[in-house]
Amino acid sequence: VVEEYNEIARHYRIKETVGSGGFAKVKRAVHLPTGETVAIKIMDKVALGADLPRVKTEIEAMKNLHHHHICRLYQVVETSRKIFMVLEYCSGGELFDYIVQRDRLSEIESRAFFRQIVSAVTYMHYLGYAHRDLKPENLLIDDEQNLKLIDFGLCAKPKGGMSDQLYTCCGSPAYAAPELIAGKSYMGNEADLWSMGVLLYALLNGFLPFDDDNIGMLYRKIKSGKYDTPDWLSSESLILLKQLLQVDPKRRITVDELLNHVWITKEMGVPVEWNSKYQTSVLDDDVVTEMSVHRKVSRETMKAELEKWNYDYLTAAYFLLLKKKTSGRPVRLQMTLDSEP
Ligand SMILES: O=C(Nc1ccc2c(c1)CCNCC2)c1ccc(-c2cn[nH]c2)cc1OCc1ccccc1
Repeated sequence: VVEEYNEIARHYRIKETVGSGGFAKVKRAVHLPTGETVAIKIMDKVALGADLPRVKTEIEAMKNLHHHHICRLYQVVETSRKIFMVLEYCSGGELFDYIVQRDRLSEIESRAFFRQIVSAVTYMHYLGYAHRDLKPENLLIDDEQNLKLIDFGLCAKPKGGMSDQLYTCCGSPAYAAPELIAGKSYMGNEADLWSMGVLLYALLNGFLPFDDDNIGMLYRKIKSGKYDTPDWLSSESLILLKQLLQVDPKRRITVDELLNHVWITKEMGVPVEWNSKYQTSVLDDDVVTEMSVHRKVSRETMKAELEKWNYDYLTAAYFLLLKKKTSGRPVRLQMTLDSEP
């Protein structure tokens, strides 16, 4: 099994396991050339079985999604038996656990988190992607209380824009829109808005709007669109929930209406900024300089190599050096990078 880890072990010091889910294990690791901490998601291709295409979908989507509220993919290493995804480290764990530990969040804290979710989902929709599995388990918290959206294995990038998509995947029923569970064709972005309504309800209440151990009963509750309204909910919260949890997708609020909704802007004064803070079209000069000097190649050669975006050790070194620069740390590579062939 050692040879499976060689490629990864060359640039990373692998540390403890921080979590293990269905077919993946997540370990903390240190990127040796920059000293940055990352998370490495390790999957066994045999164990993945029929789920392998879902991982490929996730990797292709993450290569195109560069946003400060979407978990960053730095590098992908595939060996004969394993797939390693080097990802942004999110030491705060899942939003799900954060809510459970606090019972429920205040309206102010819910608003701070929900604005970040709106930012990430609007960005995805503008790029033509629907997430299709929005839930608190798929929102991680980094060490600065920022939310990072994960799990793009079910996301859809319909060819003709947000065209109809038949519901082919097993998202999480409690968050699924009525039109999804009715098996009708549906619009990915409209279904995401419903899931965001369920998410907002979970933030504000600490439990789900539609819940039942019996799947048939759960579906009936979702299709009814009826949910409890505890007395701690403000009237503005109730209005927004009503607009998101609209059974008829054509009457449901749209992301454009959401960006400057009165509840969203309350006490914040400004609408949600959904554009990415990351600049990926132009390579950063300082980082290119450090890498070309370190690799003893010209800047042009290094730029040409980086613009292939192979998600190899060069892509990882670039993103992690850039992260160091934006957080004010020196843009320096240690000697190990040039042990490359
Ligand atoms: O960095 C990640 N997780 C993570 C790292 C450190 C710590 C925690 C969590 C919380 C548990 N206490 C130790 C601190 C981390 C990064 C990316 C991804 C990821 C990106 N696409 N897919 C997965 C998953 C991650 O994890 C999953 C997880 C692990 C433990 C619990 C809750 C969640």
